[in-house]
Amino acid sequence: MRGLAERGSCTPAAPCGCTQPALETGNLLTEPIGYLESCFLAKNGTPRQPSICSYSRACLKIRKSIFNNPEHSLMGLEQFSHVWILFVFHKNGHLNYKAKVQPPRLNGAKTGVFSTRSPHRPNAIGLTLAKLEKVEGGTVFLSGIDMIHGTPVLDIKPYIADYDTPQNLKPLEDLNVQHNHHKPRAASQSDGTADSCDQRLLPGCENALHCHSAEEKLKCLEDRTPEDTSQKSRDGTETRHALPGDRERTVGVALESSRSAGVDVAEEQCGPQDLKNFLDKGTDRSRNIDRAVVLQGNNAETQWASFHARTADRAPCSVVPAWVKEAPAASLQVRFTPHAEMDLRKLSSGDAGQMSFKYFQSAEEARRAIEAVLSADPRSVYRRKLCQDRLFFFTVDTAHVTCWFGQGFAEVLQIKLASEPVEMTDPEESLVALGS
Ligand SMILES: C[S@@+](CC[C@H](N)C(=O)[O-])C[C@H]1O[C@@H](n2cnc3c(N)ncnc32)[C@H](O)[C@@H]1O
Repeated sequence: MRGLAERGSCTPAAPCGCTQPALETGNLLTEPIGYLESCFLAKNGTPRQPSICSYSRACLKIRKSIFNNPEHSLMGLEQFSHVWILFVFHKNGHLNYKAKVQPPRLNGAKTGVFSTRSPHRPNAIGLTLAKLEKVEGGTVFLSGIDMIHGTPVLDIKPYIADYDTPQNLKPLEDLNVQHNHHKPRAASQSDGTADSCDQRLLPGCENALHCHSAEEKLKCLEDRTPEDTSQKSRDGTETRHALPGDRERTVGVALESSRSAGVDVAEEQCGPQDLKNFLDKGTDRSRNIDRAVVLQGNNAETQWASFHARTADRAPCSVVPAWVKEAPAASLQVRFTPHAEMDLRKLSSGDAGQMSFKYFQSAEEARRAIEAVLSADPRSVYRRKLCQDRLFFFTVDTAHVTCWFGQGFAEVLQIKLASEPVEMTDPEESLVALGS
């Protein structure tokens, strides 16, 4: 059998003149399906992950050069609540990449590029899970994005919880035993019903975001109606979805609670009952700690083995190192000076009494988006450590925001109409008016 390394020499030339067919060698010539129109004009202030700001909006118009009838390619997509967006980090500035990078959450420490979501990677490809707001003709409207205006988009794929979230699968040897003994399969195993770590029961958690304490958030989760926990698709079939952000938020609630209790736990991605147990700190703290998956330090393998030994009957759905969730600083309190409040009111009423935002649907949304961006501390590690007293600027939608950071807070000083015109990367495309 010919090895991969040898393959090239005898293969016929591809139409492009290359000696090897592009697909077979992985030298894919990409053509963007469209260029994103985003409320973020520049990298500065753009959320580092989509989960940070649910009000960040964007739209993508499929180019006619890709499909004569772009709307055909989007048929059926409206039945999904979330989509994966694959895109090019076109504003990386250079194609340099390093094997080790310094993600902001590691506060200056290095880790391998493939264990991070750094934009600077061998192929500058990004992956974002966005909420699908609507589909209109050949255009998709998204929210909860972390991409800047003009980003070339390579692909859209529907988010399917059953495919895209790890299932609570038993180790292979357990499955064999089960098979040999013809044991009835537990309802929890990969058949879409609830399991000990089921993440598919949490729609409606958005409200939890606006609650102030962990207890309030839990109440929001508990108050969800049966309608909240299921979604009807257009064809009338009812599906239970794992809303991706909800999972993150759930973990966030759990972490918040455990931190405030002074317990050294990290994260586990579990369902509401686990969350309730987790928050129920007075009753059985040791059990909660036991159930958390903490991979701190370097010896993750040993820790994983020991975790697995303790929890063999309830394998976790996914595990992440603690640094991913534990920001170097707690989230910041965000405040607006009276001057900034006035600016925001002015901007939202526009010159002729018309709202001047393109993406936000109200002044309140704009305020919440600014709060979300700032509370996650968008500064680089360098700025956070060495230029603490410098003003920080970013643009979201038509708002150019000036703020400063102090100990545990960010204060918005000024909000002006952004002067920079919105330019499309693809001249064929025009800005699609956003709105409901
Ligand atoms: C850390 S990356 C994560 C992106 C994606 N969720 C992922 O995991 O691949 C997000 C950051 O990339 C930067 N960014 C967004 N769009 C970009 C683009 N088109 N070119 C270069 N950098 C971009 C912004 O600074 C944003 O905060």
